[in-house]
Amino acid sequence: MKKNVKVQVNNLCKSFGDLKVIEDCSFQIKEGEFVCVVGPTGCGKTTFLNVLSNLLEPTSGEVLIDGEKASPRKHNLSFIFQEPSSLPWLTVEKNIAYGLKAKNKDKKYIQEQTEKILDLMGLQKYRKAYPAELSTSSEQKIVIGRAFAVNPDLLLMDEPYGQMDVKTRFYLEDEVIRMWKELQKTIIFITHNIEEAVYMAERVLILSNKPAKVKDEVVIDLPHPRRVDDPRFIEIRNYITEQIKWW
Ligand SMILES: Nc1ncnc2c1ncn2[C@@H]1O[C@H](COP(=O)(O)OP(=O)(O)OP(=O)(O)O)[C@@H](O)[C@H]1O
Repeated sequence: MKKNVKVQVNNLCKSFGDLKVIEDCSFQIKEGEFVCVVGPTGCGKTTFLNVLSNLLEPTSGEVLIDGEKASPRKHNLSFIFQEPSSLPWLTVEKNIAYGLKAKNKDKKYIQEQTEKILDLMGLQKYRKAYPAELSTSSEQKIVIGRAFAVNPDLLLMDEPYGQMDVKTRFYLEDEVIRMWKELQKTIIFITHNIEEAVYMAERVLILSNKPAKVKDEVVIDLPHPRRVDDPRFIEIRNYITEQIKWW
């Protein structure tokens, strides 16, 4: 079945004064697609996300979500950042419900959605606990659950697992993939870790050094769960590395 275009980016440019950070980026993301964007440190990834979500106005060009100019007021955007972002003063269940309450959803919907996410994330047994009482990976699961709970048009992830040890990183990546498959949300995941991008995404956009342009895109035609020692995985990872080894 042909999927609708969810995000359409046309000739996007962003400068701060004379500093060009993003130059003429154009691409499409389909509804329910999982796209990783890889780019070097300081190339403008955060600016890229901020312009995509229209937290920053583009200098020129446009970002459309479902055919309309992207806007945090109109569209339901969820973010997961590198910094720990569970709310330490709220229990697990209240963390999950937080975004729904902020969006003034009705009580019954909030309850149903919170239960569904607690079940999906395997967090029922911790529902009355506070984030500080949990392990790092369980705490991160709260953040993933909260991001999916609001039923986002677009989930934007900015290097969320860059600082994690390898085991925790793979575990959380698998959790994100599982939730994405279950709830079929559209995800843009930014990382400088090529292995992470090839492990997770259906498609990888490769940004150039600043000013960031989309230098290439690679479709990852491997089923999940992926094996990092699969010859095709290694071939794709090596290809992307070749594109960017001058970083
Ligand atoms: N509000 C701003 N005003 C002026 N310059 C800015 C502003 N925001 C970002 N920049 C500049 O834009 C460039 C890209 O910054 P940005 O934070 O988007 O990069 P990044 O790829 O996210 O960095 P990192 O990999 O370190 O997270 C940097 O040179 C930064 O100094």
